Amino acid sequence: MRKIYIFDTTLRDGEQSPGVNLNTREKVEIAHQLEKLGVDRMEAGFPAASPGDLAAVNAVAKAIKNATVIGLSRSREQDIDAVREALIGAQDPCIHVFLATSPIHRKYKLKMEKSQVMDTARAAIQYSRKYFSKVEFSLEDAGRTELDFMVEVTAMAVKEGATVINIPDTVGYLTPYEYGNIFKHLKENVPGIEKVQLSAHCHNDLGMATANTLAAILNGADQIEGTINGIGERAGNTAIEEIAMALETRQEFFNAKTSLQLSEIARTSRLVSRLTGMVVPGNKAIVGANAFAHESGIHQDGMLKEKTTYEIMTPETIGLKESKLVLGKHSGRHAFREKLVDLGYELSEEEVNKAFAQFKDLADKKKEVSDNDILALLEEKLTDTPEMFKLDTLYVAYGNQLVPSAKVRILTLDDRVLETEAAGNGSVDAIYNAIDLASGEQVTLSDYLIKSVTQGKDALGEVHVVLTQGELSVQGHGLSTDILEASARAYVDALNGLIEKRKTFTKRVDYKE
Ligand SMILES: CC(=O)SCCNC(=O)CCNC(=O)[C@H](O)C(C)(C)COP(=O)(O)OP(=O)(O)OC[C@H]1O[C@@H](n2cnc3c(N)ncnc32)[C@H](O)[C@@H]1OP(=O)(O)O
Ligand SMILES: CC(C)C(=O)C(=O)O
Ligand SMILES: [Mg+2]
Repeated sequence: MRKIYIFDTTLRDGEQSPGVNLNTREKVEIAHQLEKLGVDRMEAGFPAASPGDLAAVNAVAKAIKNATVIGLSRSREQDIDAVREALIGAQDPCIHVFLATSPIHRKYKLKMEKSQVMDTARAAIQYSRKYFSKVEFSLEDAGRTELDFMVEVTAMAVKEGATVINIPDTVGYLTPYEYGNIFKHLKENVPGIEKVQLSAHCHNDLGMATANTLAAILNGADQIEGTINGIGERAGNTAIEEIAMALETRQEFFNAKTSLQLSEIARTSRLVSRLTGMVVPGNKAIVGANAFAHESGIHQDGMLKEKTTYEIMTPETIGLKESKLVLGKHSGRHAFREKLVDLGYELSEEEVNKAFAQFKDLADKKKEVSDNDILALLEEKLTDTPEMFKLDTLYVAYGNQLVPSAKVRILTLDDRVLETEAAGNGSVDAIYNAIDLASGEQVTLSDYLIKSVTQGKDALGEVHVVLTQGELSVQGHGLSTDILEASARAYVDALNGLIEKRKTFTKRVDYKE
């Protein structure tokens, strides 16, 4: 199987992401993790950019023993000299020089004719070769360069002793078919091409960086360049983890592999995200939080029966513990029952069905139902008292210039419908006055406590109340994503408890007498 060399440029092109700035300590920390991941080559920075970057590249160069460390340079002696200085102490140094070759860059940016581009690139490679045995040359914006000129420049670079020639799709313009064909064409038309490695470097402006890189591999690329999490200039670079896992998962198709320690992928992704401050989107391939999470019932059922029904790779391969079954409104009974068992509940079929119905009600209001939500639901269900009163509807009017008022509709065990309205000092007071009117009970609210049992803006709020009536004191609690509804539920729950308690109390008093 063909080996594909991994050139990581998280510390250079990745750092070009707007808003990202890594200091020396952070670059060294990431470099050590990239070494553990097993990248073959790492581009540590652009030493001519600033004294700070030169120092950071030098620190990486000195720290890394098991990968080639690379510094980027324009085709200018002063930049090349900066790379020389930065790579002092490197075990295996390499310089990466580049010059744009496309008509747009030649005309507007460099203001050079083809011949000047050729001469400038030749001089830069020659100067670099004086100091480095490993020289990578990039034809910047190769993707929009005339094929015949690309052949000429590549042939010159081979002749001058470049060891790797990189064909960047700098602006993410090409399709996989076109990009793959460039590699095929260079392989077939550049004299001496077998003496060098050809490298692919893609950007993701049209979302095709991974596909283009894979097309290059299929057409003979020896090395691929990319970043962790796909960070980089504009829409970013090829995500290395995507290439590694594509080659791993579709080995029979690509017949190529990398030397990466795949189990370090998740850790590397987390570190890069933390130090660059670039959050990985949940749906990002391989390393997004949802990449191994399943929410819908049909998928969860499949996963519980046989994981390969919905997973083409295992989370363990990239160093994650396990797939997640996320409970939400699309989940089904199989996953819900599994969660109950996980949480230590053994419920009858009927109890599961009841709890499942409550869970679906909650899931309609919340994006994701957490373990704590389910525990709270179950506890409420298991401590159910017979419901003399059942809160049916609640309406609250509040404004900072208004007297708060509430309307409630309560259903009773003996099929009555009680509808009342009351004002109060605050919304909760108004609700409680309305419930008092409906129930006809004379009670005192002696305690009221509210807390959030889960996290986020749509968290479940739990309200505990204590009601007293003569010698009797009862607690009630209510749960809802809305605190006013939770308050009403807690009050009604306590009233139901009170009625039950009063029955036992009366029996005891009757017995004593
Ligand atoms: C596709 C890529 O990712 S390329 C790498 C991009 N990365 C960076 O640019 C980050 C580091 N860059 C920097 O810190 C600065 O741009 C520096 C220090 C390199 C240069 O700064 P300045 O001297 O102020 O020049 P500035 O960036 O404004 O302009 C770039 C100059 O380099 C020239 N240039 C661009 N690419 C090359 C090249 N490969 N070889 C030689 N000259 C080049 C431009 O034509 C322009 O020249 P001009 O001043 O004669 O018009
Ligand atoms: C410096 C080069 C290789 C680059 O990053 C690009 O062309 O995208
Ligand atoms: Mg780039």
